[in-house]
Amino acid sequence: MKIAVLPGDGIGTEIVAEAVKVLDVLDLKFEMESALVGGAAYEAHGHPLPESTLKLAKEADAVLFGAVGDWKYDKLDRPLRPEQAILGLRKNLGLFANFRPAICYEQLVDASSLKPELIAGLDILIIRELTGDIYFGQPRGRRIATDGHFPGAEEAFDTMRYSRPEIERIARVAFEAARKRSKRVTSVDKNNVLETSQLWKDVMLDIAKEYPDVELDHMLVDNAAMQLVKAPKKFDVVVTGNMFGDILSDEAAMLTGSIGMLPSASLNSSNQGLYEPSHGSAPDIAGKGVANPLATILSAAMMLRFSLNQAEAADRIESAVKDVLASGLRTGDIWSEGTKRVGTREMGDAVVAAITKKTITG
Ligand SMILES: NC(=O)c1ccc[n+]([C@@H]2O[C@H](COP(=O)([O-])OP(=O)(O)OC[C@H]3O[C@@H](n4cnc5c(N)ncnc54)[C@H](O)[C@@H]3O)[C@@H](O)[C@H]2O)c1
Ligand SMILES: CC(C)[C@H](C(=O)O)[C@@H](O)C(=O)O
Ligand SMILES: [Mg+2]
Repeated sequence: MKIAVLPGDGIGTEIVAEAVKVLDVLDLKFEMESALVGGAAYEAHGHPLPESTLKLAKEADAVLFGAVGDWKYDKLDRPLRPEQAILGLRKNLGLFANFRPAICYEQLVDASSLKPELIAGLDILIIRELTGDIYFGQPRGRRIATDGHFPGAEEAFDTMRYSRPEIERIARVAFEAARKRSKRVTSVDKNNVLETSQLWKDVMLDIAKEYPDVELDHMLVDNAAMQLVKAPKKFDVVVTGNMFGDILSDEAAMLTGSIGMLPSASLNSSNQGLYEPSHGSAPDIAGKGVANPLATILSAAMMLRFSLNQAEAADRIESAVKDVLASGLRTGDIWSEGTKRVGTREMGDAVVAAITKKTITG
């Protein structure tokens, strides 16, 4: 088994180092190989996703990814921007199904600004389509008016696009996931305005016929954004497109206490996967040693479960994370009165210690 380790930029390097430490202590038989990606790869090789990095990711059984990006690259041509690396990996590896579980650990109920009764026991699964939509639709671009066809001096455009097969396969992923949970799926779209969303809803209804045991409802995305903070526990599995899923998952992260708690798994049809926290490279706190590594550590647990057939090891990581939170250790983003503030490395060390202690005591 081989894991490609792509730390990337900003806090990416700090949090991935902690996840690697946790994987190392499990004493499992796999090889890890690192490569540059994002801004770091651009600096070294002139491209955010060098051929060698893509090759490593393709050949590996799983990819552990940190984050890419920095404001300093905002003026680069689009193909050279660090974020193109993660989009390129998703597209090239066919990672169409993105799982973003938003779980509020009981120890973190106080870390949220929402009322405890709204989030205590929260466990929802956002399933985001990851290789279609306005992210990849063509044509897209920017043009300067020369012939008076449009009133401004400039125009920019992106194309929101979905095909039936793309929606069918993510719908099946959502219904299958719901079968293992509460048997409820909420499909989120904007069909009152968008053609892509009307197709999305039509296809969801068609595929629902294959799953008579699962209940499907539909919600417009603006309402979903509101209901997520009003009554989040009414949701179970949420399935939505690439753009809406990006936004709703950051919102859902705040129901768990912090974006630093939201892991993710991006899978293709052969269960090869890329595992990354849902957050970005956080340039505002990069290099300070304060980032929360738990989303990345929990992503590594998802990797063990989904791509590496090591469910027991995944359980050990997740239970160690709960033990560490129960012991009162908190990075700044989840800190609350009466808990102990620690840095990125101390948090990683604490998870390692919790795993080793359990191994010793059985
Ligand atoms: N998959 C990815 O690689 C990915 C995801 C999102 C954003 N980005 C990129 O990251 C850069 C910064 O974007 P942004 O600031 O909008 O989003 P961000 O997620 O990096 O940060 C948003 C806020 O959350 C905080 N935060 C994020 N992760 C944290 C953690 N683990 N612990 C504590 N606090 C944390 C940050 O300090 C910041 O205040 C941009 O270049 C963006 O494109 C990359
Ligand atoms: C960095 C960016 C391309 C990415 C996305 O929009 O998918 C990020 O926000 C995410 O949520 O993984
Ligand atoms: Mg995002």
